[in-house]
Amino acid sequence: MLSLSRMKSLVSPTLSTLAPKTRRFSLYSQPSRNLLCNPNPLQKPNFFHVKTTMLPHNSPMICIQSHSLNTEASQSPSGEIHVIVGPMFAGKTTTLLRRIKSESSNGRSVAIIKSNKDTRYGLHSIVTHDGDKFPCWPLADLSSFRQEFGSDAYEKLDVIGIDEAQFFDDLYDFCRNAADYDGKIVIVAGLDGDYLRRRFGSVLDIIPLADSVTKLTARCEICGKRAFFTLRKTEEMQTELIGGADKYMPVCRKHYVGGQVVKEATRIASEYQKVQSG
Ligand SMILES: Nc1ncnc2c1ncn2[C@@H]1O[C@H](COP(=O)(O)OP(=O)(O)O)[C@@H](O)[C@H]1O
Ligand SMILES: Cc1cn([C@H]2C[C@H](O)[C@@H](COP(=O)(O)O)O2)c(=O)[nH]c1=O
Ligand SMILES: [Zn+2]
Repeated sequence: MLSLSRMKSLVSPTLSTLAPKTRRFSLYSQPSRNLLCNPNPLQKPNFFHVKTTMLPHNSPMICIQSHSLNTEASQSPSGEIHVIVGPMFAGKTTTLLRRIKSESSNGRSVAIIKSNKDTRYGLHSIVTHDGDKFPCWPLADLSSFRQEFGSDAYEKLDVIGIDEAQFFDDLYDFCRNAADYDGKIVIVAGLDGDYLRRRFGSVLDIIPLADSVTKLTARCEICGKRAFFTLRKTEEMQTELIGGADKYMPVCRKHYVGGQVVKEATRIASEYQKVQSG
């Protein structure tokens, strides 16, 4: 077992400047006994890979490999996670773009990822509802980013923007690894809720990882007050439905509730008509 003092020395090492690129920790475990051999407990580990191999007689050998990248990020882990949520048309993409452009003009290396499910304005750009554009990486999942972007380029990257975060199932792991272990500043924009005001994808799951959370509001399309919710104007029921002002509108609480009542009444009326006519 890892003792508390050993754990502290791993988590908060006191000196670590000349660490080799990779170190091996071997843990030979018998069913009832664990023994950890750490060759250098003062070394600053960046992240661990744990591999378990079954030896003859059913005793597992656990190998913990600590990767210590001698990069700027590993010497002072300065990762951050900033989350921007709100309904559609609230300015999430606009805010993400503003922050990314400002980081870029301060000399930082930046990249934006968006879901490849949204092909509305062409795959390789993110575009705000006002038409502002920026090149981006359209991906099915975030875990493919490092490979698509190139490992060397990834190491040099300072800031990663993620738009339409609700569409990425691996959002939590990606953000945690990028900020905690790779020292990246991650700026995430996405819908906190879907058209039924249920949690959307993994966006809410990353709140506990975040340095900051910003909830933006739009203007209610009916009364002009602050809008917290997105009303779907069509009858379609699936959670994921790509679209803009043709399918959705931002609304305040009163007009969200009113809108849902109208939709439900319309649905019942059309069901009734179908039954009557056939
Ligand atoms: N109902 C609407 N239809 C089209 N554009 C709108 C509507 N309401 C607001 N907008 C515009 O959308 C802009 C925000 O766009 P964007 O940053 O893409 O929002 P989000 O990413 O939150 O959907 C607002 O500044 C406003 O000019
Ligand atoms: C509410 C809601 C939205 N969507 C889709 C619609 C758009 O393609 C995006 C949101 O884009 P924006 O940048 O926030 O304007 O999400 C969906 O699939 N399901 C929903 O319930
Ligand atoms: Zn309203």
